[in-house]
Amino acid sequence: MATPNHYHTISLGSGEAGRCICWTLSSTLNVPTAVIESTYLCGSCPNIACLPSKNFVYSAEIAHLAKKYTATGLLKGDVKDVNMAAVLARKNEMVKGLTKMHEDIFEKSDTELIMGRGRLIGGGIIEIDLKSGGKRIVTADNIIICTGSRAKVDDTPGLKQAKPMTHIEIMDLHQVPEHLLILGGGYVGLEFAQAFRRFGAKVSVVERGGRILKIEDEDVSDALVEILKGEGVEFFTSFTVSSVTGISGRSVTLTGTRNGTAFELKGTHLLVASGRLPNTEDIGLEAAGVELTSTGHIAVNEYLQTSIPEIFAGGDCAGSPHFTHMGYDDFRIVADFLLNKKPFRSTKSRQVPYTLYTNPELAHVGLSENAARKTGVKYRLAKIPMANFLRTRAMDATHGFAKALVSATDDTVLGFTALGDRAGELLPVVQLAMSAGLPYTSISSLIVTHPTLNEGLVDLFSSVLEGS
Ligand SMILES: Cc1cc2nc3c(=O)[nH]c(=O)nc-3n(C[C@H](O)[C@H](O)[C@H](O)COP(=O)(O)OP(=O)(O)OC[C@H]3O[C@@H](n4cnc5c(N)ncnc54)[C@H](O)[C@@H]3O)c2cc1C
Ligand SMILES: NC(=O)c1ccc[n+]([C@@H]2O[C@H](COP(=O)([O-])OP(=O)(O)OC[C@H]3O[C@@H](n4cnc5c(N)ncnc54)[C@H](O)[C@@H]3O)[C@@H](O)[C@H]2O)c1
Repeated sequence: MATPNHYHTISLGSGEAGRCICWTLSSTLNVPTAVIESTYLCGSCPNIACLPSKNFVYSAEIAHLAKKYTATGLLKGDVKDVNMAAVLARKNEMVKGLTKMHEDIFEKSDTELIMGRGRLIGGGIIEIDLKSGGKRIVTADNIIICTGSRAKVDDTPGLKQAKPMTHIEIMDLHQVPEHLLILGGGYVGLEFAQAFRRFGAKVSVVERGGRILKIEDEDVSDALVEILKGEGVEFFTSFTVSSVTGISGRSVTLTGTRNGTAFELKGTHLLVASGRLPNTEDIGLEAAGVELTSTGHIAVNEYLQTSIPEIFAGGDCAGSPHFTHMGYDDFRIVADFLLNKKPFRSTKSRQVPYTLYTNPELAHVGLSENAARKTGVKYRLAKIPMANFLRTRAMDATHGFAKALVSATDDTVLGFTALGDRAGELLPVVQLAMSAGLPYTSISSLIVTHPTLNEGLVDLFSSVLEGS
């Protein structure tokens, strides 16, 4: 059968939202859909971002625990250096498995996968430079742009010439760097900082802001920084880098000012982890009449419709919070809209939970104390050490704390943050109470199995002062 050139829906990019929309529409409406992908089957998350980085984080945890318990005498013998070849092999094996899983899904679905770089040329038409060579033209009633984002390497003199690593190259390093410099103390920077420190590198995090993770409350970011410092990660905040010399992998020097004083930092390797740029250039947005925001993201309404109603955008390129689970929610929003499932889901007032996968993890949902103060929301605070989550005592993982903000005017939960071992696993219970508008007592009165980590939530919410 000849390949159809017209589709009900096409996703430009195989990111989370786009591919899930195509799979869903094909299976529910029995309509032809296609996904165009230039490079990574099913996007960044399984290939070069979330899952491989968490695989690294876990390898680093194994190394850390082995060293820790050899030192205490629990393990006998000598733990030698980390074998990076084995770390890479474990990660690559997982990525291979995920690729196979996604290939199988495409195989079983009625969604066509077209490998090549696509470009809108207007009127619902996409031109594709096929990976296999040659061009192909396809058309669609609906298009979803899901092209993601890439690491930002800014124009600091010498930075690009230093050939710094991004999250992609660092996860292919065959040796532990002697001294890893990390530009940016955000999510990517902190997860890799701890992992590479645990692999045995000297690690220095350079942050231009006055503190690490500035959107977090000070008690949270300060506690995390102290834990990471305790493992030997160095932090240089308020560091404005004005130039970079050398080449990453050999020797590299960052020069600039720190609190107004000239400052220089030398290392052997450089990782840039200073934010993301949306992949919205060279995809024909102008030709298609799709407008951008001032930050270069695709401008969308609450149903993720662009300035052209039949063209949608989801995930990082549309400026959704840069998390895979938000991309997944973008899928549900567009799918409901296209399937006319009312009331339509939308991006308005949606929860944005997140977990930073340092060890301990930092998990958060809803209002922080800073945000509550800024917006004048009155709250009651409950805060307990992670040591009160008794399971942490069995795992020598008592560091950190959990806190919850409960409305001062009713008993609803406004926000939750935990800096603790496996803290991300605590989020859904609190999220459910929040999204259902349940009082905090719906959590404190639960019977929770002992000693799970979630049991600690009973203790946390029991410590909320009663009444308004
Ligand atoms: C190191 C790292 C770790 C992360 N860890 C987490 C985590 O633990 N949890 C979490 O929730 N989030 C995490 N994130 C964020 C998360 O990876 C992103 O928010 C998410 O992958 C974005 O998904 P997306 O669908 O928008 O784009 P992507 O997954 O990037 O998909 C876009 C796809 O479009 C393709 N493409 C681009 N242009 C074209 C074109 N013209 N034609 C055809 N194809 C094209 C790209 O090749 C890509 O495959 C992490 C990010 C990084 C960098
Ligand atoms: N666990 C997770 O869910 C996870 C993990 C990794 C990434 N992500 C997502 O990916 C996004 C991007 O991560 P990221 O770490 O690249 O960005 P980020 O926005 O989280 O952090 C970037 C940091 O770099 C600093 N910075 C920027 N330019 C600088 C410069 N020239 N010199 C020094 N510091 C500089 C910023 O002040 C900021 O603190 C995150 O915001 C997050 O949404 C999520």
